[in-house]
Amino acid sequence: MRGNRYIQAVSDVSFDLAAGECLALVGESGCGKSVLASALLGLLPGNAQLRGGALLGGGEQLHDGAQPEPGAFEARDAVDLIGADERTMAGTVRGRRIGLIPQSPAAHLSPVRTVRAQLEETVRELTGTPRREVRAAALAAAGRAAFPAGHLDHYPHQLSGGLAQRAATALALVADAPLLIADEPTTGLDRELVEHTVTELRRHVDDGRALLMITHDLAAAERIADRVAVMYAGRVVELAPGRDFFGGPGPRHPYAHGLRAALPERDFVPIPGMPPELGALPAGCAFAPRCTRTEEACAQTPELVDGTACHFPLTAGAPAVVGAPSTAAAPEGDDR
Ligand SMILES: Nc1ncnc2c1ncn2[C@@H]1O[C@H](COP(=O)(O)OP(=O)(O)OP(=O)(O)O)[C@@H](O)[C@H]1O
Ligand code: NI
Repeated sequence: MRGNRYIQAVSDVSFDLAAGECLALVGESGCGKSVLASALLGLLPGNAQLRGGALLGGGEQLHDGAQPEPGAFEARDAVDLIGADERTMAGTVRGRRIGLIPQSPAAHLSPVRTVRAQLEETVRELTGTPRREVRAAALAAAGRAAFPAGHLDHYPHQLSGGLAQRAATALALVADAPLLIADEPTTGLDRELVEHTVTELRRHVDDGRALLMITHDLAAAERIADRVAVMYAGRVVELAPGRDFFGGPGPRHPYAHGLRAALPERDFVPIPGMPPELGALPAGCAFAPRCTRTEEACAQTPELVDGTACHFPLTAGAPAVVGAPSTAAAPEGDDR
């Protein structure tokens, strides 16, 4: 930030993701979802500071929060995404081991080449497709993302937002990378196309690959996710199996609860207030100013324990918590 100030866009995030599993990462605009994705891909701006580790591959398949055996990540093909150099990331990780459906597809497509040219190059570079079959393979890749063949010879500036989204999805699916990070992959798509994309992404998972799906679309998350992680102000506040989150017990963090309750098919009531500015976070639990359950203990930052970072998590069957907060109002001067 200006004046040599730093903000912590993502803090203390920890999760695992197995082959054949989809983790949906949800949360309001600005909570740190895309920064987390960029960190995993080595795509943060050069002045960003990173601490921690993110190990890709090398471990055995883990299920439901099982901890890796000591040494499991020392296998030869394991790579620490946070520590890896640019050569490793560019040469062996991006595109090959991690596919990305970027949040702003138009910004990621080359403006001076047609969609067909970009697809064909990606097929050539990332798959062993023989030369004479590249054209057909690129066409097939477009089809997977429902990108119409008639638009393949267009340049990115000639595409609508939805078409650019589908072009980016087609490019990301080409390599069948073991991990796919999809950052808002259904933005700008009509309902049938959302269905199509969700089905195609779920196929990626059912074929034994992993998917980190970043989305505002809780309905899409419900259809596709095995587990759900909810972020608030840079932290994961809830990490729960999809069936618990969307089904019976429901979310246990008051924020996650409010997010689900805001769905049209549920209460259709938004959480009052606004998320805090990351440069001016309240001490302790960042959600406390908007929460109806705030008490003294909330002045301390709660750790993620048992899937919930809250001092007073909801228990199954608890009454709704949406409504005007009982304590302080949302921070002023927030225009988002
Ligand atoms: N290069 C940067 N310099 C300073 N702040 C940044 C930078 N990149 C991101 N941020 C800030 O980090 C926070 C998290 O941004 P991020 O893009 O990850 O949010 P998000 O959860 O993906 O939101 P959205 O749903 O709108 O995409 C925001 O407050 C943003 O302003
Ligand atoms: Ni984002």
